[in-house]
Amino acid sequence: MTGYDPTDTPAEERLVGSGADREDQAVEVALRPKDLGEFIGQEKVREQLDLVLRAARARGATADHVLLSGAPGLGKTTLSMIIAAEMGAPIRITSGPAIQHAGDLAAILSSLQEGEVLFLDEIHRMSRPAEEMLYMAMEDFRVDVIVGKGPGATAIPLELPPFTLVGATTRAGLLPPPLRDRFGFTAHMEFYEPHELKRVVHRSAHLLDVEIDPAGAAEIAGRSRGTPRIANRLLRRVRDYAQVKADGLITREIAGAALAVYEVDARGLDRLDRAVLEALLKLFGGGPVGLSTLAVAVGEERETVEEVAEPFLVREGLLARTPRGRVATPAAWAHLGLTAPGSAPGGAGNGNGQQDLFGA
Ligand SMILES: Nc1ncnc2c1ncn2[C@@H]1O[C@H](COP(=O)(O)OP(=O)(O)OP(=O)(O)O)[C@@H](O)[C@H]1O
Repeated sequence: MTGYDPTDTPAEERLVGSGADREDQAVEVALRPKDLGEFIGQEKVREQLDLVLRAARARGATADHVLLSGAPGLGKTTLSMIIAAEMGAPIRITSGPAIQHAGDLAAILSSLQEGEVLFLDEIHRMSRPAEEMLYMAMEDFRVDVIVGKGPGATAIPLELPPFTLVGATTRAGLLPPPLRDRFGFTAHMEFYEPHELKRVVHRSAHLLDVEIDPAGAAEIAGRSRGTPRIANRLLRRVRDYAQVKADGLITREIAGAALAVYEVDARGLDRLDRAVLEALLKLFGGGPVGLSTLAVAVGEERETVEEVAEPFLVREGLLARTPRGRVATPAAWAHLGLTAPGSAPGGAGNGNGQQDLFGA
């Protein structure tokens, strides 16, 4: 079997999970780049945003609404704070799930100051009535507040000061077109290259007063799944190890040894990722195998395998989702140091005829 005990680490608390935990939130405040110059990578987005903000400043106007899309931990919140800082404006932070009624949104919008930046995280999760109120607010800086109920209800128009909405979403495709179209500038944040993450690690190490050499930073960067938040989190765990087991300096060896303790491998896969791959290779000969069968084999929920492990495995080219089921790529065999079985059709263990026992 795979040796993975799912009760050990809840999926959302994984060291390589890209959501923010409580410790992250505290440290992230200290590590956030404060202006566009400090923001590493995302060259195109930075260049375009710089133009948008400079032009608005030169006109003495409020910046256009901005939509940022991309995976968690890539810097959307950071960028929204930078937009406010560059515009010399205050920022209000809220999220789609926090705005369930149009009245919640009306209360926020009506208390904004002129030029203020409103950061709306997970904008795709707002309720429909709030979304519709937002259309008008974004376009005309006006909302209709409904007073009363039923036939006696009246709409009272309320003028708003000009503001900049910065919407963030992990799934731009989920936004209704009328909402998407009201953003003057839309940017998609890509995963970071290892050399960019290396700069993130160096910068954070400096701010946290941690000693690290270039090879140590490269080692952490290479295991960070293209995500600055993960790079910062791995850096903190490696720092702990370097303090306890060595003299505090992070070298390649120290980083490697520390991350081995936390079971984050050279490519950034953790135990769950490897358990999925191992099951796919060792139990099902590389697939195709149905998602449900694979999930049962690793003792996890279907959703956990599909939403937590697979996106990274697919992105890394280790696993493919096909109409017939999950299939391991040659890179997956190589990564686990296993040899792919010969191509003999129907041969024992090649798994090509595997059925999904529980339906895909
Ligand atoms: N380009 C960057 N340069 C340096 N550090 C960065 C960069 N992008 C993000 N970070 C760091 O990564 C951490 C996570 O960033 P942030 O909270 O902005 O991500 P996010 O995309 O808003 O994530 P989520 O959608 O999960 O809230 C922060 O500590 C920030 O300091």
